[in-house]
Amino acid sequence: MSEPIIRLENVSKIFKLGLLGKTMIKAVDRVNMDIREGEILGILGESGSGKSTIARLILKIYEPTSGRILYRGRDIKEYRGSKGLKEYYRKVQGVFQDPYASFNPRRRVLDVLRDVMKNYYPITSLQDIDREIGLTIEKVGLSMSDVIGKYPHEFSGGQLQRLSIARALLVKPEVIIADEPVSMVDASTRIDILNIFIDLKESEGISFAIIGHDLGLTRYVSDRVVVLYRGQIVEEGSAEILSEPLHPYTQMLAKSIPRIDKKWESKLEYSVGSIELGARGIGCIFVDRCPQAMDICRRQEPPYIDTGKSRVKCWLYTEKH
Ligand SMILES: Nc1ncnc2c1ncn2[C@@H]1O[C@H](COP(=O)(O)OP(=O)(O)OP(=O)(O)O)[C@@H](O)[C@H]1O
Repeated sequence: MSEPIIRLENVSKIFKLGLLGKTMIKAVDRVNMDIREGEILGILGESGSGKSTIARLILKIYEPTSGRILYRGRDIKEYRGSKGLKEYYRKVQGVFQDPYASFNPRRRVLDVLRDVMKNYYPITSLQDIDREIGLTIEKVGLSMSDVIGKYPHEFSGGQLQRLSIARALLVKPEVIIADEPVSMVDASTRIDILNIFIDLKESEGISFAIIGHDLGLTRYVSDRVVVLYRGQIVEEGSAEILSEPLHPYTQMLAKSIPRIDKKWESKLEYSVGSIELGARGIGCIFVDRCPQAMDICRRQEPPYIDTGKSRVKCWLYTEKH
């Protein structure tokens, strides 16, 4: 098994809300997770399950409330100050959901890409910068002539998302964290963009964490997956576990598998999935909605069970119940 590039060790993130900060939301709850060399890890969950918070923690936009995030064994909180952050972002880059929000609307896209190059490779000539940008743009299926002189609004969402992938690639990262990278692009181009990630993994050896709420697309693009429910990983394993899920929650997701051309509307009934601390009992996080709930599920938090195929947080798979 290859070594992880990124490791989350028991990571939690609590947000304090309200005037006095008395309401606490546990957005991420004791997550252990690896992003391994040369893999695409899919992070699957519905709205509010903590996916974006995990992306932001890895990208150092937030700091964990507890636990550690390691990059090749080094705690990422050691990457501090502008120099430390730059060193980290050389290795770990992000791609976000809305490409229009991640480009300055008043700047030509080529100038934004040139700035990235000037920032990371300050002694490179403009000619070499443009050559590198041209090559990188080709990796995402566009060409320099598509880009010259154009502002963000002159591109389709899919084209601009390709260019935000190109921007991330310019620094030659080892890992890209992509937070719902296809949910705002036209349905017909989603697979094309996911194929770019697969190609980059194969040709450049880049590792990816791709966050999504769509089981079909996540299964398509991922080597391994983690399934999140209310901030906790409930099941993880190779992407095949999504075809034969073990956890009752993943089974529910699999039954409501969406059409590839349609944004998935959850049929599950709970409202946005954060939990106010104290509002939850001591048992399984899914117990109130689980069709197979047993007594023990209300009394005791389930352990993670390694079934050989997957790691699943559910009493159904223990001898004990
Ligand atoms: N900055 C914040 N301040 C307070 N609460 C937050 C903050 N960011 C996220 N949360 C809360 O944490 C929980 C997890 O949110 P998060 O955005 O990580 O979920 P998600 O799975 O990415 O959902 P979505 O797909 O809707 O973005 C939610 O209840 C959300 O309201």
